[in-house]
Amino acid sequence: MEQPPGGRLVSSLLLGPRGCEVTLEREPGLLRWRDPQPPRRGRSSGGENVVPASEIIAVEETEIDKKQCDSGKWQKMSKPHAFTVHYVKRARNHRWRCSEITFGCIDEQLCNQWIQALKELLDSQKSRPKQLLVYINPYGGKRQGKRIYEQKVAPLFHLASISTDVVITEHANHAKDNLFEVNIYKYDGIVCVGGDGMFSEVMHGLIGRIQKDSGIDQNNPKTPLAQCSIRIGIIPAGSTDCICYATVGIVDPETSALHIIVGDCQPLDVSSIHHNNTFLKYSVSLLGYGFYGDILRDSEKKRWMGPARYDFSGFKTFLSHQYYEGTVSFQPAKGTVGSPRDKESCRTGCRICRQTKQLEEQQKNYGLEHKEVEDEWKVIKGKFLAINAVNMSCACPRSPKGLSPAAHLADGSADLILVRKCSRFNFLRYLVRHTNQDDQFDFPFVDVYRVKRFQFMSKQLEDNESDIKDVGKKRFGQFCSDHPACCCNLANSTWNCDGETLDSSAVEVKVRCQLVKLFARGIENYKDETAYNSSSNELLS
Ligand SMILES: CCCCCCCCCCCCC/C=C/[C@@H](O)[C@H](CO)NC(=O)CCCCCCCCCCCCCCC
Ligand SMILES: Nc1ncnc2c1ncn2[C@@H]1O[C@H](COP(=O)(O)OP(=O)(O)OP(=O)(O)O)[C@@H](O)[C@H]1O
Ligand SMILES: [Ca+2]
Repeated sequence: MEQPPGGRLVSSLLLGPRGCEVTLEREPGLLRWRDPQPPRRGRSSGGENVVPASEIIAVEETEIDKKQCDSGKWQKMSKPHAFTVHYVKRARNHRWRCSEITFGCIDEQLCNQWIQALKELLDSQKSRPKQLLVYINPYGGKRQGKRIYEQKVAPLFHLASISTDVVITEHANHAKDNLFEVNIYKYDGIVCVGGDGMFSEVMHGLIGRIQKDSGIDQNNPKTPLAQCSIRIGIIPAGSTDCICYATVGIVDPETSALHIIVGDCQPLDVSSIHHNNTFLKYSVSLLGYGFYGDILRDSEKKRWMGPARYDFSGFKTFLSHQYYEGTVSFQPAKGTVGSPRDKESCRTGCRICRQTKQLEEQQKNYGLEHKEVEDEWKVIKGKFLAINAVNMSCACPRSPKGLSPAAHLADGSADLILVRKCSRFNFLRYLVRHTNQDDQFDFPFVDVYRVKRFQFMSKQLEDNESDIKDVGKKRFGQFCSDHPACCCNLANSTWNCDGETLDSSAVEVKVRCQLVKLFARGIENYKDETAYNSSSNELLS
């Protein structure tokens, strides 16, 4: 064994029946070994494995069974000692798996030295959570939340020595209310097991609690909000799971559990939604009026169908082809670097998110953060099939590129997509493009803007407000106010806010840059998407 002052530990250890050189570099923290392969003609030597310390899950002493002892170099040892390293291994499509490797040592002292060195390295990983508060929605998605947590997640948390307090929710808003009562500050993170709705509930609880403790009134739309440093982890067990998919790249409970264990951190923009100086809700994924609002309203009655309710209600809503009249006003996002028509999407360590945040901080330093109040508003009146505001791509298994493929997780802006009244056939063409490589914004009836703030008011409400004194007109609220006897469509839709319905159709929305943080890192860029390098976990920096 060699241990120079630089902090490198190099030993010849046993891997299966063969010897292999194993290196631990304390700085920058890398475990390396080369696969020993039986010397066969025409075969090159085994590949090198490199595991960064940040991706080691646990290390433990291992009992060697009799069968192993009787083979290869183990036979030469009087009393074999071994240790096992559990680490993250990347598989296809952004999937992470917990892999393990067992190294045999010539004596107990060497074995202990390796275990101690690896444990010290693990202890130096300061961003890892030690204590988590877990909320499980047993009724989300296919009602598998409890089983998924117990079978796939809890064993990994145990392996990583993470202690947990687990709450199985008994009713809607249980988690949200609970977050106002417990001592949240003793936890390094809050985990929700469920879908987007469950995440939304936990996020509302956490943001609300932090504002309450900071003395901030959420009803005031102008007040800056206090950021939440306690991270949220999502174990996907819902119907759409778009927040998980768009921040990790796959809906897979084991992958998400590993992102929590390694202590990943992905900031996330949150939109606050107000009406008449009353706080309504926060949104992180889709805030949709018209098509997605109607799908949600119809699908809520069919929760018993599970995730299939969205396809059923989607088909029904598509056939109804309802359009809505109203006015959308918005402030284009000036300070951001990207555009919704970019070809490049938001990935781990995204340059655009980073630069935009830097810009925002510079503005704060110059006292210019309120300058946006003076920025121009663009006003669009029209008949819309759908008005969608997304803070992230909204990629999900149904649509792997999402509603706005180039939207950013943490750039302080949202993409506002306006789908005007068009034929059923054209609307279908638009929808189908969410599932293939074609550009869904390349239609004359679709407009997309990157915005910091926007407002919407339905024509019905506008008419009611302007004719507030005309009691007669108010009674015909559901119909065209100009021609009460005609069949002009003035019905209201509802807003779909991350899978929950909003009570008001008129909204004022403001994006809050990086208000919350997730245990995620955004979607990773493999060097080669199809042939990722599984042995050395290679990624694009
Ligand atoms: C022909 C195929 C077209 C497929 C078009 C697929 C577009 C899918 C886009 C999904 C975007 C999801 C955005 C995320 C929203 C979440 O915050 C929210 C809470 O989980 N989920 C939903 O509201 C749940 C929303 C669920 C939406 C399902 C939409 C299904 C549309 C089906 C239209 C069928 C037309 C067929 C005509 C022959
Ligand atoms: N014990 C419970 N009983 C009934 N409803 C609950 C319970 N716990 C949580 N909820 C509510 O269930 C709603 C939906 O849950 P969840 O998001 O987990 O599943 P989903 O709607 O099937 O998935 P998605 O949101 O991804 O479409 C949440 O808004 C949450 O408030
Ligand atoms: Ca954003």
